[in-house]
Amino acid sequence: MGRLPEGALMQRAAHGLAAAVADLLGATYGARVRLLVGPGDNGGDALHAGARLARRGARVEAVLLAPQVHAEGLAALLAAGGRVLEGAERERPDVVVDGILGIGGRPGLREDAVAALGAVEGVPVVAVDVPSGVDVDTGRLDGPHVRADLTVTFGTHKVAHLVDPAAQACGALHLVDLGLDVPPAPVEALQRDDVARLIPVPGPFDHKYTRGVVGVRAGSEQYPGAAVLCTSGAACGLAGMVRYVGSAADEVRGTHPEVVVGAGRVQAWVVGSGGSEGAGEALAAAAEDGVPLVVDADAIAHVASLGAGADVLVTPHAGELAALLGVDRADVEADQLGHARRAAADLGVTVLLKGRRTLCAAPDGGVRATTTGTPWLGTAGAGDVLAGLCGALRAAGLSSYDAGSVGSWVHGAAAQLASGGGPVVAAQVAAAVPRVVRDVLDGRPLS
Ligand SMILES: NC(=O)C1=CN([C@@H]2O[C@H](COP(=O)(O)OP(=O)(O)OC[C@H]3O[C@@H](n4cnc5c(N)ncnc54)[C@H](O)[C@@H]3O)[C@@H](O)[C@H]2O)[C@@H](O)CC1
Ligand SMILES: Nc1ncnc2c1ncn2[C@@H]1O[C@H](COP(=O)(O)OP(=O)(O)O)[C@@H](O)[C@H]1O
Repeated sequence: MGRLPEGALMQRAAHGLAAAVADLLGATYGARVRLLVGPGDNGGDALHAGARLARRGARVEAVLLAPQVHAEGLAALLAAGGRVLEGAERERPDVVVDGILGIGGRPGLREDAVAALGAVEGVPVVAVDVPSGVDVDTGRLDGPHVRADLTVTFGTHKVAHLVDPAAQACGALHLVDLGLDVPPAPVEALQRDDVARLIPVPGPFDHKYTRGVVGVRAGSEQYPGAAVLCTSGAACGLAGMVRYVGSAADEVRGTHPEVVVGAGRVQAWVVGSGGSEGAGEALAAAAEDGVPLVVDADAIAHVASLGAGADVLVTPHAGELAALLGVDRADVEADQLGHARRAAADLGVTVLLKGRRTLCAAPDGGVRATTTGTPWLGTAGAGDVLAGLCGALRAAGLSSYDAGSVGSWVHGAAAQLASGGGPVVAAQVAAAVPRVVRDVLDGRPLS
């Protein structure tokens, strides 16, 4: 679509914003709406939306947090019967609209903004475009910021919507389509249709070897269970066959009779889950085959020993990535995008940084964020299942970037399905993977 005049764009944004606020309120007539208005267009969006809500009978009041605010927006609000709040107001609003800072805002908030937010603590907040004060382009939180219940954004998702810790400050996300062409995003989020397109589906003449064999070198005397769980992820049916090499052969065979025990030809190896002290050796043995590697848990510490040119997907949690980079875990958690990108670029590998919002960072700078999942997935062995699943996708022919991001999307969706809002254990997540794949391919709701 062609270019639209600035004013028309703002009206579209205000329309979407007002509709989202009205939805949240349930009934607009008589509802009390407080706008926190900063100096820019973000404040203009809030003022125009406020004018629309006032015309629908809401009592709209604006707190002006800048000497100059969007003049047209303010005029529209006043003409619609809204008012500007001077001084303290005792009556609490039903909803707060955060129009303090938009995508051009610097991280942090000024004192007057912090005080205005403090006065409405506990009231639901709808953020315009992004919660004010978050770092829009990195997902970091440096200083005071808004914690929104709902963020209404326009055109396309921004980094802060997808990357923690900022993503968590957004609350629920609502995207208003402005009908514009949008440039490629620095961080993408795979949608269900993308996953359906990327999942490897066997053709009529495929057999187990053409579909790909995934090898698993995992487990130890200490952690035989990790070998079983990693194999469960690999044995999700997305590759033609699973091989297992390691000390937990009996446990693996007992749970998965279809798994072939012993070395042999594979299209990708998964190494390290529960590998303990033997993980370095297991990685070296796997690397001899020259096939793509998925490197998890205890093998991650040895990834630098792989020669340049090895095709590697590493799957660390924040603690493992911190150890790999020689920084504190808290630093990784505070800047997940920066550390995932840095590790991918410095080591020349694809990095799947696991967390609430798992990130898949390729050495060429591409990043995908996973939007499926549930906090119930934070359970022992869930990462082992994910490593196996990514290995199956890698063996079936996906690139490391696609295998990591699709694997993580499917893993999160399987956790949601298995959880249904309640607790899950890792084996249940693995067991739900085939159902997720079926539903995604069929285009039906996850069941
Ligand atoms: N069933 C199994 O066999 C399982 C095996 N696992 C394997 O266990 C190995 C170690 O994995 P981890 O990533 O857990 O690494 P660690 O067990 O080394 O734990 C990482 C860090 O978490 C902190 N920590 C540990 N226990 C804690 C506690 N109770 N409270 C607060 N902080 C605590 C410590 O600071 C520790 O350094 C990996 O090889 C992994 O694959 C896990 O996947 C869990 C399941
Ligand atoms: N709060 C959370 N919300 C969503 N997913 C989570 C959360 N915490 C952990 N996870 C997911 O659970 C899995 C845990 O993996 P990992 O830390 O390797 O555990 P383990 O080593 O026990 O298998 C990862 O896929 C991670 O993304």
